[in-house]
This record gives sequence, structure tokens and C-alpha cells, in this order.
Amino acid sequence: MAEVQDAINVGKPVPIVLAEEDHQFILDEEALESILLKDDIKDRNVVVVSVAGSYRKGKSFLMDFFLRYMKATYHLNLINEDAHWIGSDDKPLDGFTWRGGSDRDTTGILMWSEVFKATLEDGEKVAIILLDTQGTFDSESTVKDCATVFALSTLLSSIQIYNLKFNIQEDDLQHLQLFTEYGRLALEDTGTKPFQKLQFLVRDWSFPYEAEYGAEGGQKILNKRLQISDKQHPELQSLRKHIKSCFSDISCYLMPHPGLNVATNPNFDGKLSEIEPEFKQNLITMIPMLLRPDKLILKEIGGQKIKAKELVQYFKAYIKLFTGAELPEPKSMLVTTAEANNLSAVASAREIYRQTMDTICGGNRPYLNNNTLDDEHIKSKDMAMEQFIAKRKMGGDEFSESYKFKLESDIEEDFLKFKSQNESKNVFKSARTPAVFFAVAVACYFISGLFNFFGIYSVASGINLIMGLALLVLILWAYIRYSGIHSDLGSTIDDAANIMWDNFLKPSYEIFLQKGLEQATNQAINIAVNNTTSPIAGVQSPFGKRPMQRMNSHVDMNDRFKQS
Ligand SMILES: Nc1nc2c(ncn2[C@@H]2O[C@H](COP(=O)(O)OP(=O)(O)OP(=O)(O)O)[C@@H](O)[C@H]2O)c(=O)[nH]1
Ligand SMILES: [Mg+2]
Repeated sequence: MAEVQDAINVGKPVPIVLAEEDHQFILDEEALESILLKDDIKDRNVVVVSVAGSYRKGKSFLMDFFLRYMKATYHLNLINEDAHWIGSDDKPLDGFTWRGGSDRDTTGILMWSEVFKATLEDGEKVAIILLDTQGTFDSESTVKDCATVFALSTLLSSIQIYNLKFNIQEDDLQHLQLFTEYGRLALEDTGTKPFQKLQFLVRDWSFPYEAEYGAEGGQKILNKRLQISDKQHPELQSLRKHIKSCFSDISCYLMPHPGLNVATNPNFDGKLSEIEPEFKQNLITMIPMLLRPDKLILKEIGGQKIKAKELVQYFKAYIKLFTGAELPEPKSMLVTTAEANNLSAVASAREIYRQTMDTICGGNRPYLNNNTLDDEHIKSKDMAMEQFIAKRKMGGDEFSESYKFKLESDIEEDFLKFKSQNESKNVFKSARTPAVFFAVAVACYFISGLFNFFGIYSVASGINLIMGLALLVLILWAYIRYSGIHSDLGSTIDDAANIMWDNFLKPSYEIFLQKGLEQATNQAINIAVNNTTSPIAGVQSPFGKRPMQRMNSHVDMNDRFKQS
């Protein structure tokens, strides 16, 4: 017995995944390598046993009994001495640190520094690794922190013990679903079950009259909880299907209460003498069921057994993935629901905007001028925004604010599309490209004629060439529009036409138009002035003074009217 006690003092818990203050996890590669890359370990296939679940539920405490079994069985070969591995009644329990109290204890992921060497029944030499993990849902961890630790330990272990208290509740299953789904994101979809054994361990089971303590009672409860029936809501069915599809083996064990000393005495140090015999008896039954050489499960990833040195690489790869920005962030139920609410309110308000605008300027409506279109846009947008604000949403106004901005930007994006669709209905704009190239060709024709007239033939033929090119582009454009192919080239031609229009033709046309208008106005006024009977009628005056004259003549007329 003394041998067992001595062996328990070998090894220590080594933090390999460290929880940082800024909710990041980092891998202590050196520590990990110092354990797994030892010469006598690195080439052995591994069995990885991990415990996970809510905080303060006796995970580390349980792991220390695992350690006692491992040391007795694999260091001291006491395999046939049944219950002796559990040690003497008066020895305090040590190993992974555990303690009473309501605040969390374990953080990150710890690995036992001693890797246990075992020989399987078929002679294969394997290495057994024990992991203790940070409890989920303590007041300092975000959902992402909990999901990361749970997912990492599930991905890297071949036996994951899901430690629960009192019962298997629906929320326990929901969290399991969330965390395993998060873990599954890290893996390539191979169509096979991504994880290996899941062992539900229900602590302080209080209904032995319904299902007895142990594996059989556990199986009974597990079957009940994971049962799928047609009468169930589809959401409950899919949750159960998801869990079953994730693990290749699922079982459950019901543990009795360890006694009030364990649960409430602040000075309790783990002595077996202070633990209820029934609890002790169940430890003796349960632990070998998982860790006996013939029960060990080798770690496999994608159907391949994993060696200790390969496990180091998997740790590195997974931690990189979970701490990077690649995976979506798991969030609390309220945030997720509020997001879904707000997104659906955005979608239905946007739909209202689209439908209203569609009836005003949709594909089968005629061209609208820009001012009218702007007005209609503002009206429809206001309507959509009102609808979004009026809709009941979870998360409160502050939460909704960012979705309001999103709706606004979505609507502006839609408006740009409606605007360009409307522009395309403007026949004058769509006729711009052929008009520009045709105008260039005609202008070139006259200019080259002029140069020919003066005998400057070389310049004339250059201009003829430009005319030919303009006509060629015009034909090409017409072909693209007709056939619908090479539309990129068509857009480039349109762009070129727009540039020519904006920079050359439009300014020249405007100057020409202005000059023409001025000329026409001059003539019209001259005619009007010449025909008016006034004291200064018939006197030609400069254009700038003409309004004065008209006003004077108007005043004169009034005066005359008054006199008469
Ligand atoms: N009621 C009850 N208490 C237990 C059981 N096992 C251990 N405890 C007590 O639970 C307390 C917490 O034990 P830990 O092993 O530190 O719990 P943990 O789950 O590792 O906690 P964290 O590291 O904070 O996640 C200690 O006071 C133990 O004595 C059990 O089966 N039932
Ligand atoms: Mg702990």
C-alpha cells in the first residue's frame, strides 16, 4: 500500500493551454513538447482522457482518483488487486489541484506531466495522457472561452468525460451541441463521426429508486434523454441527432453523493475516511471501466491513430484555429436570438422598400426624372425605417442601432441599383454612344473636306482615318448590343463615348447653343424695340442697356395711360 502512496507523489499538473486576461488562449509549446516528445513516449499511439463541464462540480477531484488508478495500474502493475488502487483511508487527495468554495479554480487546460505507458492486449505499446480542463460558465469566461476549452479538449481526447451535477438537463445537451459544433468547425467534413467516446458522468444523482447508481442506471437515463420520437418538436429532435452524430460511443454513469464532508466542509482534504462508502465503491467500479487496459480507446483523427509527437502538431494547429479570426464567434443565447430578430426585421423592412420602389420605377415602369426618383426614394425609405423601428425586437434599442445603420446602407445600395436601372430607360442616354461616334465621323468628314479643298492632303487623310475608326467602333458597338457578347468591350466603348461627350462635345455644343441663343435673343429684341412706339424708338443701343430701355418705355406707357 505504501508503494501506491509513494507513486501518487510522482508527476505534477502542467498548464499547457493558458487562459490570458484578454480572453485569449495560448499554448505553452515548450511544456507540451517536454511531456510528449520524450524518447520513450513520442512514437507511441496515444489514449487521451479528458474531463469537461461546468465549473465547481468536482472535475479535478475526480481526476485525482483517476491518477491513483493510473499509477497503481500502469506504474505498479497492481491490476489484479482490484480495489487497492484507491489507497488508504487517511491519505489526503492530491494531484490536479482541487478545492472547495464557490469561485472557479482550474483555468485553461492542464496535462499530467507523467505519461502512463501501457501495453494493450494485442501487445501494442501506448501512452495514456490525462487532461483536466477549465470549467464552463464561470462568471469570468465568455461563451467563446467556454466553447474553446470544451471544443479543444473534445477534439484532442479519445475519452471525453462530460461532468454534470444532479441530472442530464436539456440545457446541458444544448451546450454540448454548441460546443461540439464549434469543435466540428475545426475539422474537415469526412462524413464520419468526428469525436470518439463521450462519457456522461452525473454527480450527486438523487433518484436511485428510478435508475440505480452505475453504468446500467446511467444507460437507462441516457436512453431516455437522447430518445428521438416523432412527437418531439423538430428542434429537440435535431439536437439529439446532432449529439449522436458527433460521437462514436456515448455512455453514462450515475454517481451517488459523496457526503456532506466532501460537499460542504472547508477543511476536507480528500481523505477516503470522510467520503461516503457508496461513493468510494462507485469510484472503484467506474474508473476501471474507462481506464483498464482492455477498455482504453486510442485517439484517432480522420480514422488515423495518433502518435504522441503528432498530438503536439494537432494541439498547435487547433489552438491557432480557435484563437484566429477564421471561426465564427459563439455567442450567448440572448445575443444570438437578438441578432436573428434584428436581421429578420432588417430583411422585412428592406423588402418593403424594394416592393414600393419596384411599383414606382421597377423594370416595367417608364423612365422617371432624377428629382422625382429621389423624392420617391426618401418616401419609401422612411416607410421602411418606420416599419423596422415599430417591429418588436430582442436586445433593446442600443443593440438595434447598428442594425438600423445596416438597413440604411442596404437601402442606399438598393437605391443605386434602382437609379441605374432607371438611367438605362433614358433613351437619349442610351443613344449617346452612337450619336457621339456618328458626330465624330460627320465632323471628320467636313474637316477632311476642308483640308482637301486647301490641298493639305496628308492631314485630310489622317482625319479620314479617324472618321473610318469612328465608323468602325460604331459598327462594333451595334454588333455587341445586338449579339449581347463581349459586353465588357461594349461598356468600354460607352465609357469612351461618355468621356468624349463630357470633355469635348458637350462643352462645344453648349458654347454653340449659348452663342445661338444670344444671337436669336438679340435679333428678337431688336425687332421688338424697332416696332415699339417710344421716345427713343428707332435708336440702336448696345445689348447691355436694353432692359433699362424696356423698363423706361414701360414707365412711359404707364405715365401716358395715367394722363389720358
Ligand atoms: N456535491 C459534490 N461535491 C463534490 C463532488 N466531488 C467533489 N466535490 C467537491 O466540489 C468542490 C470542487 O471540486 P473541484 O474538483 O475543485 O471542482 P472543479 O469542477 O474542478 O472546479 P473548477 O476547477 O473551478 O472548474 C470541492 O469542494 C469538492 O470537495 C461530488 O461528487 N459531489
Ligand atoms: Mg478544477
